[in-house]
Parts: sequence; structure tokens; C-alpha cells
Amino acid sequence: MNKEITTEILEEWLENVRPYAYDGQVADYIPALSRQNPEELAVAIHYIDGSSIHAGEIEATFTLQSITKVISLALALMDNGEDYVFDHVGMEPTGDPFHSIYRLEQLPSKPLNPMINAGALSVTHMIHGDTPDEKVGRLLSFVHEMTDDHTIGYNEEVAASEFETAFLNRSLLFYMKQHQIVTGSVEETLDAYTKQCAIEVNVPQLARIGALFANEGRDLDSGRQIIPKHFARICKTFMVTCGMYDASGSFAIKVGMPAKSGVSGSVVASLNGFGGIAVYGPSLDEKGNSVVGLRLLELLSNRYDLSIF
Ligand SMILES: NC(=O)CC[C@H](N)C(=O)O
Repeated sequence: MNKEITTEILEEWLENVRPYAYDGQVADYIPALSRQNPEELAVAIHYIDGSSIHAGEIEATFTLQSITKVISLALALMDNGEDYVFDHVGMEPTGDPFHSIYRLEQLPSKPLNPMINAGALSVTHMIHGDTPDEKVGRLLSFVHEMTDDHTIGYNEEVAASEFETAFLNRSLLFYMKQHQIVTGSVEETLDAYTKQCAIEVNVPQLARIGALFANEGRDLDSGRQIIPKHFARICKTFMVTCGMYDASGSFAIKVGMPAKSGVSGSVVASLNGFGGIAVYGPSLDEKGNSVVGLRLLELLSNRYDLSIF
């Protein structure tokens, strides 16, 4: 395990990448996200031995957005098993933007992977629970187990703001309903999905989630298997192939870490034998990834030889 990285180094590097925050823009297609402060930056590393370091505005909370796609996939796999899940959602990267509807029209009409919105919506639909709130409650309990922190909830304002404006995600759901990939109420699945995306954390909590995946699904303190090893591996593989949307290829070359980003400007990376790294910087590039997050992970990867490849 590479533990040469110190708090001082993280602080210094955060200052070095800070100017890049002005190269991007905060997401505004979800109205509540447009109020995020692009100057808020934070980074945390949680090692698999349980120790952690961090720098920046670590108290700042943000919604996980697409990062929850990895968490909901793990729970859907545990609820339904691998065969059922992959009967409904594929395993291939798309190279398209995360909200694209284009590939759904091509046969087979199931979403290509669980990291694009269509796939993630179908995964949320698969999570056991009779009502949206039951599904979200189960997801939150799962996050509580992963972080050993029962205070984590979802941001109601962000969830409502997305629910009111999620016309494209509604279209994806209606299309999938036509093809029996999802059944039942589109509004209820969208309700669960938008609340899931609005789960709110800070970087130390997110880094711990990354570390749990890096620890092959085992709790960092007790060693208890929270996610079966095989399912944790499936999630990390999707992080490599599709975790950074249609920038996953260049990210693999430049950074080389299994990672997942969200439009709130958060990124989590998960490195076997090392731990989890979480970065928050809400200013996004044109693909929807945190500009500062990418820069910082690239610096860390190059300096400390962290690429898995
Ligand atoms: N890329 C993302 O983080 C997208 C998540 C967001 N809730 C959406 O569905 O549009």
C-alpha cells in the first residue's frame, strides 16, 4: 500500500488544481445543482487499513448523482442475482453521453450497461421494495452499512428539482416500458431514481465507500462481507469500462483507476490493495466530469504510480 501521500501533499495539490475550476461549469440541467459553489473543493483518501487523510472543504456535502449507479447495481445484484440483472441490462460501454436514448433504439432494446441513465433506471427498478420509498430506504440502509454512518440521507430539494425536470429520464423509462425492460409506474421508478441520485455525503464518507469496494466488499473495521466479492468486482469493472461516461477511455489511459463520477462534480476511485479516493469539485467539463477531480486524480496517479494497468 502506497502511504507516502500526506495531508500536506493533498493540500498543496488541491491549491495547484484550484484554477481549473474556472475551466468548467456547474451542472444546471437539474436546477438545484446550479446553486453549487464551483469554488468548493475537497479530497479524501481512505486506505483499506482504515486510516484516512483529507484536504479542502471536507464538511461540504454534495449529492452522489451517478455515483449511486454503482451502489444500486451492487444492491440489485444482491437482490436478484447476476443472471436476472444482466438479462435486463447489458455489459458493454456505449461511448455515448450518459443520458443518450440513441442506443436503446438498436437491438437488443435493453440498455447497454448499468452506468448510463437507461441502464441505471432499469437497475433501480430491479431493487426490491414495494414503493419508491421502500427501495430508497433499502439503498440508504446499504449506504449506512458501507460507511458505518447512519446519518446519511438524501437531499429532498435536489430530488424534487430533478423529478420535476427529468423529461429525458421519463422518456428512457417509457421506451423501456414499451419493451418490457421495466414494468409498472414510470413515475414511481423515477421517484426512486431521483431520490437515489440525491443521496448526500461528504468526501470522507465517499472515500470510505470507495475503500469498501477496494477491500473486495468487506467492511473495513469488522471484515464482514457487505457486498459479495464477485459483485464488488463486477461493479469495479464497470467503473473501468464506463465509469466516466464517454471519457472512460481517456481516463483509463491518463489515470488508470476504477472510478465513477456524478454531475454534482464528485468522483470516487477504488483501488484494490490501496483504498478509496474521493474528490469533490462541482465545475464540470463537457462530458459531465469534475474538471478538478480529473486533474487531481491524474496527478496522484502519475506521481504515485497508481494506475492499475
Ligand atoms: N451523470 C449523472 O450524474 C446523472 C445523474 C442525474 N441524476 C441524471 O439522471 O441525469
